[in-house]
Amino acid sequence: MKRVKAKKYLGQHFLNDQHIAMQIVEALPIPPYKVLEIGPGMGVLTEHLSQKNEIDLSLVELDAESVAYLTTHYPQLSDKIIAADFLKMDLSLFFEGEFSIIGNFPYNISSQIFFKVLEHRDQVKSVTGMVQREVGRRLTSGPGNKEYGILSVFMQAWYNAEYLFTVDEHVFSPPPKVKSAVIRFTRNDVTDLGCDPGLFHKVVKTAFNQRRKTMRNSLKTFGISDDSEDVKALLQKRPEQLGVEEFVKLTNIVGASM
Ligand SMILES: C[S@@+](CC[C@H](N)C(=O)[O-])C[C@H]1O[C@@H](n2cnc3c(N)ncnc32)[C@H](O)[C@@H]1O
Repeated sequence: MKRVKAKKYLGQHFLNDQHIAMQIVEALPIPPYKVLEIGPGMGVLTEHLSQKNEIDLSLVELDAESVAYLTTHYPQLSDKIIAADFLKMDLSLFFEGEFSIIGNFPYNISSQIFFKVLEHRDQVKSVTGMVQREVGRRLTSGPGNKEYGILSVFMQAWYNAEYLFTVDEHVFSPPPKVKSAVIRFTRNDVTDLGCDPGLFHKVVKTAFNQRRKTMRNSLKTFGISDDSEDVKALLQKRPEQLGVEEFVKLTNIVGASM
């Protein structure tokens, strides 16, 4: 069967390097044994995943041509190939209990994939895969880093983040314009952040939407009444200087002032 013709609008850049594919699959933390691969394309990761007998593998692929290719090459997986848009999939319908995600993700929707993971964090135990290098840095960097932002705080509130390695453009066909990164998130033990999660989201978003401002200025609209030394010190900082715990503290301060 012919190779799939790469479609730009689907973020298709096919990995040609078997060694890198194997490294990504080996980075997958198991258990859990249920694994969902997002965007298998022509199956460069699927090939290695399907050799792991302990894994119950499902694939979700939006491109009909790739689905046809996979069905021909992996007939044993044909009832595990979901021809769908991952972003629109009802995960609780497909998977009972916990599972892990793996993939060389379509770069045009990688942030949306991680926002969906956060929504389903009770089910998603880990995420291993490739994203644009800048996104990889952003998602895994900590406070004090210029790449640190909203999604870094949200992901790191619930997952341990690791930047595993950088991947060059030339191992893809067609090559993307930028380098890529393999990252891994493993859910931590936190079940309760220690503050209202909705308000936490609001505080983090408000802060990073005005990232040059101190917290005192960006959180003005919330009318913080606490003036203790502790709180003053927190409010003098800029969002990129604050870790998850400090955002939790701020959220509780905001909550108490409302
Ligand atoms: C960067 S390519 C990776 C392909 C293959 N895994 C590889 O490494 O060569 C991204 C893949 O995601 C698929 N894709 C794009 N948007 C998708 C979506 N919303 N849901 C599921 N798959 C999607 C593309 O068709 C493509 O096969």
